[in-house]
Amino acid sequence: MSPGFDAWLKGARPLAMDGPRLLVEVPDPFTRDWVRSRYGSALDAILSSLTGRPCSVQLVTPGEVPPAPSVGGVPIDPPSASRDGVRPADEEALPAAIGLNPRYTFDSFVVGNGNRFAYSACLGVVSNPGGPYNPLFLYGGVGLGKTHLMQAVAHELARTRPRMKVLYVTTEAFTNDLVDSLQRRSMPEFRNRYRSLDVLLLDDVHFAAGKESTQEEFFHTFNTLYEAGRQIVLSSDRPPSEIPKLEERLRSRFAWGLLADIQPPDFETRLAILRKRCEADGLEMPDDVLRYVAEVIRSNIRVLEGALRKVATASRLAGTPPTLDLAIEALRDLAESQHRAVTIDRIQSVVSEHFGLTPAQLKGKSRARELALARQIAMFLCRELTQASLPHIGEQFGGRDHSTVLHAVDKVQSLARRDPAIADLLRHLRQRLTRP
Ligand SMILES: Nc1ncnc2c1ncn2[C@@H]1O[C@H](COP(=O)(O)OP(=O)(O)OP(=O)(O)O)[C@@H](O)[C@H]1O
Repeated sequence: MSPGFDAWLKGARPLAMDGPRLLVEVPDPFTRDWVRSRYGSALDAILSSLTGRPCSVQLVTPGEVPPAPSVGGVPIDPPSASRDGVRPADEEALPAAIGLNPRYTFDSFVVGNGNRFAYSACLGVVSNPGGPYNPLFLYGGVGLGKTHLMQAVAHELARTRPRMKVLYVTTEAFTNDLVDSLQRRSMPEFRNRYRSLDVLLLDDVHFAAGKESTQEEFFHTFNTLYEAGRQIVLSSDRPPSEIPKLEERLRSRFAWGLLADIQPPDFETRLAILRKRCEADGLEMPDDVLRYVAEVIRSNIRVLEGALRKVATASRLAGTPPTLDLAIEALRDLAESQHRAVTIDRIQSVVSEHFGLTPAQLKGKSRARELALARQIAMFLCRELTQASLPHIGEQFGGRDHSTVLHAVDKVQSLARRDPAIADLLRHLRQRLTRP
């Protein structure tokens, strides 16, 4: 283990062994999340090898009530005493899957232009499960909050409708459970587990692409639940029409209810997310540092949060308060890689190719409608995906004024909100530009 490991665990205090879990207290939420993300699996592995059975380390902060051990994505309640009131589908063991993250609630979710529609759709599901938004299909780029929203639905239903059988599960865990059940010849139990739910939240359905038995089994699960008026929530990194190797019958069913996309957050939303994280983790960060982080990381909230942690860690290790200079230094590599990843030239070439134009036309004077739209979309993507300033972007588009770029950004943003075709086009172009 690295010296960092010792430093982070210096203030840790074992509290109790609770079945297969060792409860360990750490000083604050920031340390808890950092240690959990960095060393969680290593700690579990060490504990398991010491005890000779599968065990896990549960990190808690002073006064925090440790969550009930979870399997299959829902807290398991003892048969008689329900903690959250959510029960697994039956008393059978559910598949080993990720548990609900206690942090993924509606309260901790920052609503902005890019995710407002998806957020409202999720609230709609909570207030009327099995209602008009069935199935609800959430889609959007990596790290934009799909899992967070789905788990927020599960948490909220657990709180408000404790008798409902709610299950959040990733498509990978569903597939593993299926394979396992086939091998153990326990398909009736498997089917009962999923088909008796009130609400099934299935994350990352694009994972089912090309997996025939997963699709077959899910098709029947879907039909049973849907016909019984049970709620299904699905998520994917793309809309159903773009998931490759997906059976037509599933593709069409996925689009029966409501499709809600999540767009990358704008600057204000990124800043609000950072402020909220600081508040939750008890971090003190000056405003110029937060603004800098929000400016550097533009299109993936997981990376945005990682950048914040990086600055906090750098300041902690240096023993100095987090200043703008420290943040610039700590994020130098990240800023460079973001900067390198997408250039104005590349955006111009991808967008012009998409519209059947040349980059010279994008930079030219013509105001023909199609051309103007392509130009505005290119400017919007330059603003979103590069660090370039408005005047610099204007400069690169035939010497236009910064206010022209600002107008383009606002216009494309509002078009994307009103017109799903534009939102889809942006997503498609973003994916082309940011895919490694
Ligand atoms: N609007 C938001 N407000 C606060 N935190 C957010 C928001 N959106 C995302 N996050 C945070 O960003 C991180 C990534 O979110 P999440 O895992 O839900 O993304 P995802 O879209 O499911 O990603 P993937 O495509 O990798 O599955 C999480 O820590 C989540 O809490």
